[in-house]
Amino acid sequence: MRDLPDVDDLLRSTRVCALPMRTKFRGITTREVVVFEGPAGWGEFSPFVEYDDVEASSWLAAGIEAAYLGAPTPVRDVVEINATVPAVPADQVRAVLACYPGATTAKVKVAEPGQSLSDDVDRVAAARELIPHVRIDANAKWTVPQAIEAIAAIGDVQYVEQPCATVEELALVRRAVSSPIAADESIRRASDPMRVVAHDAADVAVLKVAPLGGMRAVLRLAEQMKMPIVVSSALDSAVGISAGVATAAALPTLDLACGLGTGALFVDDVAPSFIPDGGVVLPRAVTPFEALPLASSERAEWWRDRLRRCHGILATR
Ligand SMILES: O=C(O)CCC(=O)C1=CC=C[C@@H](O)[C@@H]1C(=O)O
Ligand SMILES: [Mg+2]
Repeated sequence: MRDLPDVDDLLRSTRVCALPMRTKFRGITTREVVVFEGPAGWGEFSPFVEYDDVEASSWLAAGIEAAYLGAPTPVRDVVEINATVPAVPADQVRAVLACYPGATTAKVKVAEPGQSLSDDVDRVAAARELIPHVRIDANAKWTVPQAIEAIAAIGDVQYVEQPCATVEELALVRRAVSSPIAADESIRRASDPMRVVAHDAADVAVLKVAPLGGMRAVLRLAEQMKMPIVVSSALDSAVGISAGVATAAALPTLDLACGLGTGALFVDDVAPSFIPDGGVVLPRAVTPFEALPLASSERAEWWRDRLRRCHGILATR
């Protein structure tokens, strides 16, 4: 990677934080994140703990870009966000939506392991009664026949995010249902995100700054993909969300609400969370609090080692 800062430079300001969450999301109730400071501000390194070092190193590249280069030039002052509804019981949907004041779009998680299709139908129906636009996210958990059955049972939605695991399956589902299909994992975890375009597998691209290697990488990919973009969080702290909001604010065209309101899922954050007001958040730089919810010294050492290894990978790129 060009202009890679020295690893000791990164480690000098590194803080390893453990952020408690309001509800279980992605199977976790505490989100660990690393933040560090560079000449342009703060950056985040928070790849999910199960990711290997090669995948995690893109997240480090994104944090370094934020801290050493800063945000791209914005073309808009506000970014509309969607409410993110975890796989909660239907009677809790109202309380979740209340955490996203003014949001007119909700993304509802479906296909949660251990739950049934009727749980999904009920949760989505509850959201539909309360908010104008509803999209769903299956996180690649359905087979093609399951996706077709579930989408028919759930009814029309704004889009279905990542119904199945592969690009080929997304393309099959897309041809079989009337709701639009969005690709997330097929872009952020793929060796070639453009396969989604080549296979005509999606109507919408969900792009996440940290897994895709940074704000400018997302802007370049958005330009190549030539389809509507949704910038979404990677369950980042306020530092990572700041990079997501800056990216969304710099996109030449943005017609859909972005998944950048996930600060509402945290009890504690490293800086004031991006909580929507009137359904939008404003681009801003973020400086972490003096007193941070620090992780244990064991976990801090684990993260510092991981950062060192990922830095080593970036040094070879
Ligand atoms: O898009 C949103 O509304 C919020 C972000 C979000 O849903 C996710 C963030 C990070 C990891 C994922 O499991 C999840 C997603 O799949 O989109
Ligand atoms: Mg998703």
